[in-house]
Amino acid sequence: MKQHHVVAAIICHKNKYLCVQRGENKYPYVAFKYEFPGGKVEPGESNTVALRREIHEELQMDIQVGELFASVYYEYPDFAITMDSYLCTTKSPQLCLNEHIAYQWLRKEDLQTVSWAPADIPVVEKLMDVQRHDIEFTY
Ligand SMILES: Nc1nc2c([nH]c(=O)n2[C@H]2C[C@H](O)[C@@H](COP(=O)(O)OP(=O)(O)OP(=O)(O)O)O2)c(=O)[nH]1
Repeated sequence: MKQHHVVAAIICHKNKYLCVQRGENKYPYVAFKYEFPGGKVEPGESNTVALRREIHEELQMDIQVGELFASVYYEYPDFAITMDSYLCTTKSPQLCLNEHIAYQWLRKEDLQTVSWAPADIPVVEKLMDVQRHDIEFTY
């Protein structure tokens, strides 16, 4: 099965997370699903360089790439991905949708109001879990 190495940016701005929606796709299981922006790492590229390049191409946005948050391996019917997701920030939330059909800035507790690509579900659950721990530690 074809394997892809994908990087994804979990971009946080003012306590909201950028979620972007894919359009029509030859693979129905990812069509119109929400995902974290990013894409395939090219040969010889580091994860950070690939992520900044993809976010420029897709959103015309500058990001600061922070720590690795989660690595997920997921087998779709036609290919498999290893997806490394990074916690990122941006100084400006302005963006231009070059490849996606919609976007939403969502609070952690609202992340499950959209339909995610299957590979992203464990990442979203982990993000929401971090929120619960934050609350436990704060109060
Ligand atoms: N960027 C991104 N891709 C994801 C996520 N979740 C997920 O399953 N994927 C899948 C969808 C794609 O098949 C693959 C990423 O490839 P890509 O964004 O370069 O897009 P693509 O295959 O549609 O496009 P192409 O470059 O082959 O033309 O990983 C996610 O959160 N972000």
